[in-house]
Amino acid sequence: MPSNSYGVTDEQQEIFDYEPFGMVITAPAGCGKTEALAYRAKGLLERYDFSGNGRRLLITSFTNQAKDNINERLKKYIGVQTLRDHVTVCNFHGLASRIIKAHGQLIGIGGDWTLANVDWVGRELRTGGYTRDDSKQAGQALRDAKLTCLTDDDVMKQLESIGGQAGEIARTIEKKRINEKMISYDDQIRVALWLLSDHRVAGLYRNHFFAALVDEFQDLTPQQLKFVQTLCGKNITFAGDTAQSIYSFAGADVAYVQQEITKDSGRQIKLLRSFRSAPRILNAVNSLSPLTGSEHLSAAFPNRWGSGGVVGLSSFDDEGSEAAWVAGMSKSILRHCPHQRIGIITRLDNRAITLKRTLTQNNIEYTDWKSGIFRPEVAGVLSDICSDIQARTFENNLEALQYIQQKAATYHVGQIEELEEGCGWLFDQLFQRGFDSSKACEIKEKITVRRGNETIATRDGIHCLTGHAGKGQQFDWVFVLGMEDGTIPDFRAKSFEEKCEEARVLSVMISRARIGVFGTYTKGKVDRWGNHHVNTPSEFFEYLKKVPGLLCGKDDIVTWCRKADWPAIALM
Ligand SMILES: Nc1ncnc2c1ncn2[C@@H]1O[C@H](COP(=O)(O)OP(=O)(O)OP(=O)(O)O)[C@@H](O)[C@H]1O
Repeated sequence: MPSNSYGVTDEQQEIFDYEPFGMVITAPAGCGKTEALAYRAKGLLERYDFSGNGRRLLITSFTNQAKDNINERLKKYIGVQTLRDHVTVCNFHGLASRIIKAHGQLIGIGGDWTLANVDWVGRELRTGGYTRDDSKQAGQALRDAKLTCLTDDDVMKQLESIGGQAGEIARTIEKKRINEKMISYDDQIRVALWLLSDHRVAGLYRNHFFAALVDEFQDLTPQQLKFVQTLCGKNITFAGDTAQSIYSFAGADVAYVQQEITKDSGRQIKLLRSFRSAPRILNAVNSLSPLTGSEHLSAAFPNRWGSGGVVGLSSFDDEGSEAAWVAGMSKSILRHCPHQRIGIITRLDNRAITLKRTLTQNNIEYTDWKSGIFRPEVAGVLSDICSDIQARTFENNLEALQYIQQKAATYHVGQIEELEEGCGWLFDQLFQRGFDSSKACEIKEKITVRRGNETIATRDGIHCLTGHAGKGQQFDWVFVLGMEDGTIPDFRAKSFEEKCEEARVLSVMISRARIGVFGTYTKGKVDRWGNHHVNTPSEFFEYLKKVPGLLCGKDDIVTWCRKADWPAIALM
């Protein structure tokens, strides 16, 4: 049973009880998919006869934050010991990199190859001096080839069919990668699948995992789907929501994936009532459904939210006054409700620069999801490496990366996957600073250490993140910053389908909130050359304006806050 006062729903119980391993769970935001997956894990583990066979349940996630999220729930249902003994929670790249390390020799990938959790191709494109268009096309060509081919030869053959400068650039980068013996982030799943095409390797993993649970199926690329199906066949429970598909730019293909998984699954279950959000927030999410395609959401317990939660929109002259207001409001909410969580969410990281500066200047503590947030032991290793780097110079990117990885390998930490990702993060930070080792101190300051047993999913206070990083997460309050045309929808979204994906990003941001959402936009901005630009509010305002009870303007929002029953809100 979920450890909440409401108990499990009939649908969640059915998900727990369903004995065959394959099933599909669909539900809009906050309706308890992830909770149901964790509960199903308990059911599967209780029924499975391990009898010393050492087999495990595989649970995949996309990010570390999502991993924390599912881990927290699993601990609640099955306890830490069973989690450790019988479950592997892992992101796709982490799993792929384990397979490559264990079996890479079979295709000539030995210990002298560098396996990097970094976007090698992106970096080569940015530093190669290519035009923006050529670089964009070459990046796309490489991405397409690596999402569809298996072997290096096939990748090269596909690139050879691409004419012009873009084809030339793509081939140069791919040849360089092979010469430098590099398996970069975007090669990992392809190479793992290449290895798994050997039936001996595939057999080992099929024997190791008896079933899998896959959350957020709408974000899978066909390649990721093939990967998990190769590992677990039809023994997979998928959970997801097509109205939250926001990764098509990275190759996710929701229509294909949905068709494939429903074809094979024995049972499909839909959840339709939100446990997470107050009715007013659900009204805001529903208002976007003509664009997102979401089913109508209603609150599972409409009476538990006092006056029904709050949704407000407000404009500001510029980013400075917007940031000052959001910082003040956040501080005031936390004064009333010190243990609640506030997510300040932007479409892209750079829209939060002024806000983060304002929080820092006012000594308001916040967790920056762009910084590295690591368990103490991993943070310690990365800090040591930063101190060490300060006294070094690197000939090239590869040397810096290899140095970081070799240094990290001399430490014995339990969280190997987190340390590997930490090395990738450190390399990225150095890259952004042009490999200037004298800036290592600055990087060290960006390493955030987790307090005690907390994870990003449980940490109180203010969090700054993007809509994409916020996937699957939950906050008591959400500020959606920068609701201007060009910011959300992003200026690159031109077609109707691209605009719909932007609306889904906005819907994901809003639906992270439990109690209140405040959207802000600025009337103007000054660019880095000092020119003043007039902003227009996001075109999605047309939909949000229809939300019943919407508060318009900061005066209305402040009045609401003055009258609110904060002692009751603090207990929600
Ligand atoms: N039966 C239930 N009773 C009460 N609360 C529940 C129940 N099931 C789930 N919840 C709570 O509802 C919230 C949302 O659940 P969950 O995160 O599983 O939804 P989700 O469908 O995965 O959302 P999203 O798609 O936005 O990630 C969580 O706080 C969870 O603990």
